[in-house]
Amino acid sequence: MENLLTERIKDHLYYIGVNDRETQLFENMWPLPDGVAYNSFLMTGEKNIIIDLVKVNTVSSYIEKVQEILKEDSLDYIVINHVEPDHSSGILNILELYPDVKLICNKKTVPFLKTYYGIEDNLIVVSEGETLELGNRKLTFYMTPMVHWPESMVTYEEESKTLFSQDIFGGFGTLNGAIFDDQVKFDDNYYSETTRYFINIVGKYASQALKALNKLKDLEISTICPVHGPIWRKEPERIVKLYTDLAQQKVKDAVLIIYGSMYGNTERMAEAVARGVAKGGITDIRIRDVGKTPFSYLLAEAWETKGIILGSCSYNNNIFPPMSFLMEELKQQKMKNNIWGIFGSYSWSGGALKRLREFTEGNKCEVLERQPEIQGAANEEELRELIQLGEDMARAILES
Ligand SMILES: Cc1cc2nc3c(=O)[nH]c(=O)nc-3n(C[C@H](O)[C@H](O)[C@H](O)COP(=O)(O)O)c2cc1C
Repeated sequence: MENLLTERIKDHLYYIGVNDRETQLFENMWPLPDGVAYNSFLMTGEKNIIIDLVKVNTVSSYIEKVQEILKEDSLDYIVINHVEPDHSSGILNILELYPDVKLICNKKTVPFLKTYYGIEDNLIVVSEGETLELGNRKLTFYMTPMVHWPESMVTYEEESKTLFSQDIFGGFGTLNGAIFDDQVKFDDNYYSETTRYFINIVGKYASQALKALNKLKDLEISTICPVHGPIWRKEPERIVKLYTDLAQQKVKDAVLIIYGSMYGNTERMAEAVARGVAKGGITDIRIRDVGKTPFSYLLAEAWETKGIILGSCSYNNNIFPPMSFLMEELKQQKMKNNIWGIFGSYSWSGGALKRLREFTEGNKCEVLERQPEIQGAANEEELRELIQLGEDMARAILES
């Protein structure tokens, strides 16, 4: 009978993932305007094997899908590539239905299964490069530590040349009827949600991501099954290239000015800086208000932009709190390819520019020397200096 809920990927392999349009913030932080898919896969044969599970809030529709394929058959194995709860928190519901199922994982996964779910039995522990023969299927496991949890690994089925890549090659956005790369308009509907996913979730582990990508590069891959976003069967090399470019933090000759302002004076300064950038010949300039733009988007834009200028007002002898939070997050991103500019505003004791200086001194990038600090509203001479800051940035980018 035709499958109504699930999709066949290959003869022996089914897509049994689910869409989550209910969760508004991924990890309760990152906006999900287009939702997110939790992809899961079921391999049938002499043994039935699930690869990666789903988040508990979607588990009832997930179970329907598992049962559509298995009917009265047993489930023999579940491969746990990554224990983050969006791929594992449905596990107790599945164990209720299939209490004898064996869980395949690596040694770093073992304590996680115990502490999250009290699971200690029926575990098969695999190590780097190990191949398991499960009935007529052969699976090989490769460790990808810190992409983006310590226990993360990927699973490869040589016969069908399918890579189950867990979070690697994933992106935000539900799968709306179509699940394959050749069925969707990736550039229009998934590109920016995939880059934001990488930068927000994997970005701070970019060097580990590059190591993982390097390890996987010799595998012959016809299909990539990540746990979020489309399944890559037509052009898997495309998502590999996108992830490689992102992991290398390729930046464009553009400038991002992020300001923190309560009453508009610092915003006016940001406008002057932007005029200088434009005069200097840069055509891609964006100005963002740190108080209004979710930091998820600011981090994503910063990752891909060579010139970043932060400007903030002072607040209680310190910096405007949303800017302080953004700096903390930016520090964690360990970005290497940017040029930074800073400016501050104050009324009495200051505070903002000092914090901005501490931030730029702590990272390894180039920092522009001109760092205006302006009391109250910028006067004519100060506006000129802000414009010069923008021109300095344009010059530094074009000469780099
Ligand atoms: C709640 C609050 C706290 C402030 N704390 C400081 C401060 O500690 N030191 C200082 O020099 N200015 C302080 N200011 C003044 C602002 O930094 C200053 O007015 C600045 O020009 C505001 O820029 P804006 O118009 O872009 O908001 C404070 C202002 C407010 C409203």
